Amino acid sequence: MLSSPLRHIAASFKPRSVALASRNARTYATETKIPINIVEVGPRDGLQNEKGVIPVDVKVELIEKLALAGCNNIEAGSFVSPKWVPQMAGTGEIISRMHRLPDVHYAVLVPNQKGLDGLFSVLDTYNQSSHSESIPPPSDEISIFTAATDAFTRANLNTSIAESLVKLAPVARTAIDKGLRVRGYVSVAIACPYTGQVDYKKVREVSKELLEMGCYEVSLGDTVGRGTPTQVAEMLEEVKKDVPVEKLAGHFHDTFGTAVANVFTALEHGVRTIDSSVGGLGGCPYSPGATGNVATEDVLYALQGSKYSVTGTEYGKGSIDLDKITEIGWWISGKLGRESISRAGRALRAKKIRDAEMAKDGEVRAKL
Ligand SMILES: CC(C)(COP(=O)([O-])OP(=O)([O-])OC[C@H]1O[C@@H](n2cnc3c(N)ncnc32)[C@H](O)[C@@H]1OP(=O)([O-])[O-])[C@@H](O)C(=O)NCCC(=O)NCCSC(=O)C[C@@](C)(O)CC(=O)[O-]
Repeated sequence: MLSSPLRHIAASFKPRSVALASRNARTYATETKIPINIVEVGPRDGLQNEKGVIPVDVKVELIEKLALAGCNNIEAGSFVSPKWVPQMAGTGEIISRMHRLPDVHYAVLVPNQKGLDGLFSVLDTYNQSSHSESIPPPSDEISIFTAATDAFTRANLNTSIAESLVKLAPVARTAIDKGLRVRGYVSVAIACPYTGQVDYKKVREVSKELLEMGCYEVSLGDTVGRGTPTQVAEMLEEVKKDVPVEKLAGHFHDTFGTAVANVFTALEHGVRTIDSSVGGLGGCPYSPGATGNVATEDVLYALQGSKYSVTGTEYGKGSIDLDKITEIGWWISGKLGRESISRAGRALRAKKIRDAEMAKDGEVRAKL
């Protein structure tokens, strides 16, 4: 009889040909998967739209938890007027205080030069500190935003689309000159709460302009969550006439329950980056009834076993850990005084509770 450790080695031994075949099979499976990036926007797009204002400490903890779940792109907050969006006050403090991981991009939203100056002042303090050699910077990326209708741009930025582009171009240039990445958003890419159906040609034109001003990627927002897969496909076909699809990201809200279907439609049309929000946080202040972003849990769950694989840091074993994200979704929802609204998050939590009860039940029976 073999001793226990040797039995273990014997059990794991396979003839060389079998070992090679199974390694090749694993390599093949990994190589054929199409890598997808997730941009976790919960701390920004999610929390900015929640009624309750979350304390800085909790936001810091949220961002840290997300990075430890494997998220490699996190929108951490925004430097906007606190009169317009009080929920985002304290972003400078948050990005200075949070523990930052080297392989994670921490982005902040800026609407104008004043917002960029707010970020620069945080970065100046970091650069002057003695830790700047060893600790990653508070942020390496800004997101700028405009929209596909004048009415929405007026509501969100107090300008027309054309004026917003004129104002954003020097902001993007200055950020790039300082070594920051710049990402662009086009809101209301499908429907506008003020004007209804959107002209996709406008989405195409605005996306092109954002790329020309130096954005490395443009995220197309179904801000009010009204889009259907057919509309997403039509919109993307139009935008792709002028913009390489590798430069596009999909940003879907889930008001009508179509967000996961819209994610898959975007992926099938060549989009490789998806914005999502832990716990399905968020909404849209200009669109009554609009719900949050597609939940990160729902996207991760739906992508399982598909031809796509989600990229992430070593903390998510090269991906984003669905169980950890589910827990975070419940934790942050609890801080908001409610339950997670992610469908997958709710089902996974219920299963976990049921499994724990059954295990306990089993233990009790075993003792009887
Ligand atoms: C752009 C403004 C400021 C123009 O608003 P304004 O009123 O025209 O600006 P202003 O230049 O006249 O300034 C008004 C006051 O705001 C201050 N101010 C001015 N700028 C800043 C700043 N950066 N940070 C802090 N304070 C600022 C400024 O100093 C002044 O203060 P006061 O003199 O009255 O005391 C305003 O419209 C604004 O803050 N808009 C941001 C709205 C916002 O954050 N919306 C949500 C983000 S977009 C989004 O969620 C959609 C997206 C991206 O997720 C994709 C999708 O789903 O579609």
